[in-house]
Amino acid sequence: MSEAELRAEIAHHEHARALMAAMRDLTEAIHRTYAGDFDESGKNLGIGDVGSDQHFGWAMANYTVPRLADLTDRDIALFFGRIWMDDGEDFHIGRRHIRDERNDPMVLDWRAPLAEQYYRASAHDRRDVAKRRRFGFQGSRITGFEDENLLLGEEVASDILTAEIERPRTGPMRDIVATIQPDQDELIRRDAATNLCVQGAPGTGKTAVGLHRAAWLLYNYTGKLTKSGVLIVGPNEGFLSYISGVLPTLGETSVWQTTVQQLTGAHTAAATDTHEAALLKHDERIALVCERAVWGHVGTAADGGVTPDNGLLIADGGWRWRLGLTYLDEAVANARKHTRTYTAGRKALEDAIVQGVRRQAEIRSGHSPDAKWGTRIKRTEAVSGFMEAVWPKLNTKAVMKKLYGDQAFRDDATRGILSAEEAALLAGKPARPTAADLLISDEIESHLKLREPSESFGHIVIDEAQDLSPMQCRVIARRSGKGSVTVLGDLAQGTTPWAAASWTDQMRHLGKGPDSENGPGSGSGSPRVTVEHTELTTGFRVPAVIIELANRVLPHLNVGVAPARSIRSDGSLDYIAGADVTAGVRAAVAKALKEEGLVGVIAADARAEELRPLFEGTERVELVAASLAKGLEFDHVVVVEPVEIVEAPATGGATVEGVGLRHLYVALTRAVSRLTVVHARELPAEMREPGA
Ligand SMILES: Nc1ncnc2c1ncn2[C@@H]1O[C@H](COP(=O)(O)OP(=O)(O)OP(=O)(O)O)[C@@H](O)[C@H]1O
Repeated sequence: MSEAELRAEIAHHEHARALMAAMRDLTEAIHRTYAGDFDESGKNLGIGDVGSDQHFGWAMANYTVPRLADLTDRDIALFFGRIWMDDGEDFHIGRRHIRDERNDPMVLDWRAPLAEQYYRASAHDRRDVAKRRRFGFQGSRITGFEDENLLLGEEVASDILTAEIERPRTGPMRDIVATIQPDQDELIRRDAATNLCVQGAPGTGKTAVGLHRAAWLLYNYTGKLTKSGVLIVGPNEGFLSYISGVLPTLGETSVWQTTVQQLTGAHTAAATDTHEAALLKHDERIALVCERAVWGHVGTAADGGVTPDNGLLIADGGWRWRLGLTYLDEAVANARKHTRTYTAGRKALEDAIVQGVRRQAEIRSGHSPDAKWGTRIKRTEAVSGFMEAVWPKLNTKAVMKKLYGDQAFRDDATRGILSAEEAALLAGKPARPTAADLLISDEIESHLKLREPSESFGHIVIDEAQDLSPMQCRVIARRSGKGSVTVLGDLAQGTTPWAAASWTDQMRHLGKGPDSENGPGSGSGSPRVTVEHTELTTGFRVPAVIIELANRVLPHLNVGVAPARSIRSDGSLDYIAGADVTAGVRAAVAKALKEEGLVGVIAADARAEELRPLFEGTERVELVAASLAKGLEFDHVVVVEPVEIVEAPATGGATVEGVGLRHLYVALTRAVSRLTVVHARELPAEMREPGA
């Protein structure tokens, strides 16, 4: 690396920063001039209440506010790489497009098609790239670079990549745009229609891939996806706050990040289920029960008192109309066949009745009665009585109340689907719903009416998807519709009582199975959904010496997934054994604090509570219950009494076969650099070296 070249690169960076500052000044000036007319309190947003200036101001604010956020100088280098092409052109690759005074690109956005070459080119497959340069930076300062002359067949083991992977973690998750690896890039840049399912060992970058894919999709499918929206679904609020900064640093502030509990309002549920009731309510058979609980209300014309002899007699002023049993039965059958929801079906049946009467009226009077007449016919005693008996009006609350409170109704809805003992677990008062009750009411609601298009997303990224129950998957599927999904997870880290055993099943629950159609309204003959399944095994977080320990546990988890291979040869693993666990933990933390970065102490849930006061107020130390450690990472991890983690009951106090060992596997794979295992009791057999 020559000093002159480095100075030139620093000057290029300063120039780019100055141009970005100018772009920001210009946007600010536009904002002050026009958007100032719009009352930012939002009071003036109602269409019709505002003058044209305010409308224009509102439109401008919609443009300038996100753009100003995007142009914020974030104390991070604006580019991180450069490529020279065979045809002599060269490009700096960075976080956003920046053009110079002549409108030529100074920095190319990492999401632009050309940037793909930066990430994927290799000496074996150059993709027209002659040379690649990676920059080292500290904050917004370019500190150096390393070159790879691909024309000469050079393949450099990148110190910059190594430093980035090994850097101490000081807080929430950061983006990886500067060091995205080729196999990650391939997943990030799959087209918007592709449904991806990524099984990946711990630390293989699944979360990073999901977040960068969301940003890439929004950039490359702006029109379509800005309108329909991109949603990230994570396992819990702690995880969401851990990842919350990544998309904004990538310039995306419009992505909604949520948990499946928040989607149904279950995060505020006050009541709790017994373990058995929760298991049942998350089971996919409950979807069939919900379907029957709603559609079972639909009867036959005979249920409406119609006989072959009398038909349905409708009094209309001086007229008397009669609809026959066959016509009405056919109308009921057609309404069921051609409508997607119960409410739409009810309307279709009412309309068919009016249509039947209208035809008779037209024949008799020679002209067609108006819409008001139609409404009157619907309101006649005969028609409304018939409708109430054959296709009664329903709402979600009423169906829930009957399913939970009316044993005869529940028996009908569950017969042949649940055993009598299982059905009895549903008995209760849905007025104080548990989290699982809200899954059921969401399912019931879906039979009653279609979701608003605004509640559906163009793309959904689902992280830690192995932990979702079939009923939770269905909640997400209903918000996906015709959209595509990126599903990320690790079957070996499944710790809920309903964790997935197979990705094919999980994709089916998510509405992307081999028999799923391409969402509502796709019609028959539309292409079937396809899913690309892939597996990541290169670990970026956990050093080899630690992953080797976790990989001893893996075969005992009874999931057929490939173990992680770490690209890191640094890191350390040690053990503190002794009768006093608390003293061992203190010693381990004191030693860990001598190094840079965060320290995570992970213990069985009860033990974590006991240890919490020890480190209250201690900076850089976090105490984490083993059941909540998923998705997180720390420079130094102290795993406390592994055997307790294995034995600990799952949520709700119930023992779920094998869950403790999976919690241990998760705990052992949270360390970025160092792991200390503190124990008084013997280590679990699964952790010991084979043959030891
Ligand atoms: N290409 C990369 N360059 C630098 N760091 C990376 C890269 N890929 C992943 N990482 C880092 O590795 C760590 C693990 O990544 P991530 O959390 O996305 O993995 P994961 O597969 O979701 O893990 P887990 O299943 O354990 O939750 C993170 O700190 C992430 O920033």
